[in-house]
Amino acid sequence: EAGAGEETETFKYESDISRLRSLVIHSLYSHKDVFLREVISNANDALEKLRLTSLTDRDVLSAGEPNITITVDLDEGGKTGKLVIRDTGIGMNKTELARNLGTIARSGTNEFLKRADDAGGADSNLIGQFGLGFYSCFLVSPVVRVSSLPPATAEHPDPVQHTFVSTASGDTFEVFADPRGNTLGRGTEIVLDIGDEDQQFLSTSNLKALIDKHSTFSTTFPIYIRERKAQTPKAEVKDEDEEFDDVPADDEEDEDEFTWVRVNDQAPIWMRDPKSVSKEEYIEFYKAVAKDQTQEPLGWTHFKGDTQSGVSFRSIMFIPPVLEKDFWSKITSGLNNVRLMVKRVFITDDLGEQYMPRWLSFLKVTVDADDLPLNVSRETLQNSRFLKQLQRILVRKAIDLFSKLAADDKEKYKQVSTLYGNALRIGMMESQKDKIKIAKLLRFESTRSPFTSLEEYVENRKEGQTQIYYIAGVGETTQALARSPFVEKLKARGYEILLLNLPSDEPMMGTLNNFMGMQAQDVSKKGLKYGDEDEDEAEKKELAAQNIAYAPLLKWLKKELEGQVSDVVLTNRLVTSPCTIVVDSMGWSANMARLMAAQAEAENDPMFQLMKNLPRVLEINPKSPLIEGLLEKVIELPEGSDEPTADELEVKQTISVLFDTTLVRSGFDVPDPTTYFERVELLLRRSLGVSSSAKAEDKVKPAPPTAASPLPEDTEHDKTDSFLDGVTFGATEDEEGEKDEWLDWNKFKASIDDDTVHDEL
Ligand SMILES: Nc1ncnc2c1ncn2[C@@H]1O[C@H](COP(=O)(O)OP(=O)(O)OP(=O)(O)O)[C@@H](O)[C@H]1O
Repeated sequence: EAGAGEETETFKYESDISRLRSLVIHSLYSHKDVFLREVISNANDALEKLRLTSLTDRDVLSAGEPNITITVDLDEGGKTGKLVIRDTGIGMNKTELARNLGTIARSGTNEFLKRADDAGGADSNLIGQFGLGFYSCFLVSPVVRVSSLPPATAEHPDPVQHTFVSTASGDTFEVFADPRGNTLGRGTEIVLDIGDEDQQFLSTSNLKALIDKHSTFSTTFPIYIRERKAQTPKAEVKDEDEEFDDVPADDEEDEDEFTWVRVNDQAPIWMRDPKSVSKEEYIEFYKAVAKDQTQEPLGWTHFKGDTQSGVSFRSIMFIPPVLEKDFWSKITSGLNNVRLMVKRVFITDDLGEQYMPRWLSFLKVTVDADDLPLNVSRETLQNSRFLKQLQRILVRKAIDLFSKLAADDKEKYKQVSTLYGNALRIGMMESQKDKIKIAKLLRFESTRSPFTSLEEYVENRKEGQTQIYYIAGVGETTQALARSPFVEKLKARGYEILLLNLPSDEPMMGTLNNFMGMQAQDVSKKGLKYGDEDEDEAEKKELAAQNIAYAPLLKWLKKELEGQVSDVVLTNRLVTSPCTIVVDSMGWSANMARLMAAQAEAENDPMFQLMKNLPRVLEINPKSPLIEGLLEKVIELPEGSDEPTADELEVKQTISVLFDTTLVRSGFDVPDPTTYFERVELLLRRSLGVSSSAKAEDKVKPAPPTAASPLPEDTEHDKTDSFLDGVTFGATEDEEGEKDEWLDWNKFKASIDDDTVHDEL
């Protein structure tokens, strides 16, 4: 690298950087103190990088203890001065200074600018989410100087200290070889000019309080602050001297008056006894690990444990209050939410793809293990028994944490359910071992309660009831589900029905074949039992009698609907509806068929075709006046005539409309909506006494001739296009760019292949 003789190089900021700086400066004006947190967090990162490098190259550590130091140098008058934050971390060479501090390297920044533009400005909330690090220095200093020196390595044995200088408003910055030479030994120094309006950042006691509040958790490296020693007689003499303008010029003499005080001298929070840690401390710690100052966690657990392989560890686990943006799409690439430390030293937050099972990958976990060798490579680590055993323990602790929250704080748990309900459902499907435990964590709306659990359902079951009744309809309101013909009799009889409208609900329920001795039953499918059928001899006899009486209608319907349903039967599951369509217990409900059809590759899948075409049965309600009327009409029809009579045609039309309407009401698609509507229109005409052949007046104004001139430029168009940019709902995407919810067909199919559903098949 070039040395002292080298010229100052002036760089132009990327235009977005200028925007970013001014946005940060303007929107954080009342939260100036964030700069300290950001600078310390960067220093910590630099020290961690150094430590990682030192695992393969011990020499990089030669220039002294890894630490962070803070120095205040007051100007004459004591109201203004310089605040210097120094770390002995990995440092930056000239190129890195220019690149890291002068360009947008972070993917989040563009997104941030876009969101800030959309919102008409950034608020501290938004900034909290993105953490706009280094630029916050300009909040307190009109000029920022960063000097940096990377450690000497075999490759670069003689690094040169460089300095970056920028003003808050200019659109250029300079980088040059530091004229002072290599003063740092190693690392980075940030010098801020603090004006008298920001005096509080020159007071060491105030700085200590700020670090205490925001940064004690962000770093385990020691932070020292330089403090003036308690006043000694010598110092008093000095003060007198100052009256004669004898400002000490000699640094060494000056240093005598000061001492370094460690700021973060408390043991890190996870090493402490949970009883000694306050709620506020946990919340502050969460903010530090989540790098988000604006939100509080929904819950946490703090525990210590030993793995079977004999490694003891301590851990704190948090449930975040928000689901990370893109959570469901990021989930496959790993979220770096488990921070592993060994004896207080950060090792890695990359434990490999899906270290935590994906349904728990949102948890923010800190683990500090006691006896792992410090220099384990990531590969060895990932295969270690410790990590495998630890994973099992973390999953168990997470389930305990959810259970405890559910028991202790219902309101909080409602938030958890809303936010993580889908994740828990996936967990239940994917985890054989913890299936029942996770099932107990799920909450549902039911016809009895807006927020209930399966355990409560079981408690409230009726005598003889062995099935957990549910109806599923993705995206439908629970009110609509509660009005479905499938639930009317159960509801009328006083049974509780779960009303499910999440995409994961139906596949999840499909795997629940034994919950505390009860079995989940889709009320739109065959197989529903009340449990008191045996007692109801009278009802059975009545149905047998009705079967004889209704035989002509059943025969007619079977012939008429051949190919569309596999059977037509009388039912007692309905109260007021005339009929309904039911699928076999192993077939898909209308809800599931819709979900599956939304999977791009489903149509070509033989499994899909098989499931989709499983028999549907039309069930008719003998007590419905409409069905009674239909029976009478059918009986009155003359038998065996070749040409269908007008009456016969009318019955055929009525049946056709009734059937299609039932399809719709039962949640299926009508195969030919146009014909369906034509038939409905015929019926309407008849009821109004309008001729069935009368035509609408069909004079139509023709379109004008083909346009000759081109269209004006359409500037609005781009905007609407960009509306969907960055919006992702999940992993799959079909050709039109429509994104489906995350339900993964292959996964689901695999789940069908396993024992649970096979039982039924
Ligand atoms: N003290 C430092 N030592 C070494 N490199 C640093 C230091 N401070 C900043 N950098 C470099 O400058 C880059 C930009 O810093 P900045 O604080 O703006 O963003 P960040 O730390 O990457 O992101 P965020 O603040 O959102 O976590 C850092 O990624 C790092 O490479």
